[in-house]
Amino acid sequence: MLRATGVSRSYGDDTVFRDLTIDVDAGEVVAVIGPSGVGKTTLLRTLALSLEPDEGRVKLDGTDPWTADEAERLVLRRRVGMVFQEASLFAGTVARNVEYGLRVRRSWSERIASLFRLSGAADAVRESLDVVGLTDKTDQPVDSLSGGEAQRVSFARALAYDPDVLLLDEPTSDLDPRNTAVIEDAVGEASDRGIGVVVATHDMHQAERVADRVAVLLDDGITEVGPTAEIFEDPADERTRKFISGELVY
Ligand SMILES: Nc1ncnc2c1ncn2[C@@H]1O[C@H](COP(=O)(O)OP(=O)(O)OP(=O)(O)O)[C@@H](O)[C@H]1O
Repeated sequence: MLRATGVSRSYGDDTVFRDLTIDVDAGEVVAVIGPSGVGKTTLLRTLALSLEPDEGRVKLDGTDPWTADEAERLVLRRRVGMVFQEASLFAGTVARNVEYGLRVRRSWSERIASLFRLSGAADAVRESLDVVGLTDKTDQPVDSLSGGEAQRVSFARALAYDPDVLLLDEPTSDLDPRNTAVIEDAVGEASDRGIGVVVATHDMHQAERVADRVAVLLDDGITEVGPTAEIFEDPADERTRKFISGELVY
């Protein structure tokens, strides 16, 4: 469904990755693992169709946003949701924050139509808060939430508008085991709904728990991508093996 083929990206003279290929299908969970600073966020922003690759192509259902006109690119972008490492919520209640995702992601015609079916929006807000176990906080101001709860609200906001693809950038890096488990269960729920999920994480155990396939990003590209068990138990690439066994320290 979402596919990047042969993509390269640099910042000035610094190449982040070169000739990288990755895809995610509907309902599939792909983990991107790699050390800090290797380019996981840059890759996710490329997949979010917000960062244009220097070379190569990114396509959503066969359409390249970078050769499409701006209006079409916006429509494609709306189908991809991203949850950042740090929850970026605005002052207001939990419900307002989750609902905001629904409003900004809709086209004008959908927004006008939605004025007549506000109950649909309320259902989407409730359902996505239910997925992250926060229905009891619906009317609470977000500045009264813990860091873990705030991150769960961010996830719910992205889930509420039912994207085709959900990109998660280190979604649990600062969270305790309980909040981590809630987010990991929510990843499973998103995939059950047919959403393709890409999770960037430096936590290999998390990748093992949630992913159908794992892509290993080392140095300036993906050394290996394959089914999770295969990557962890029998990697084909020597660098992957060293990284996974902890022999290769970054
Ligand atoms: N806007 C930018 N301008 C210049 N360099 C950048 C920019 N964004 C990222 N970089 C550099 O690109 C490289 C990859 O960064 P990126 O944030 O994609 O890595 P990461 O794997 O997500 O790291 P982390 O796990 O620590 O968040 C780093 O060396 C970073 O300093």
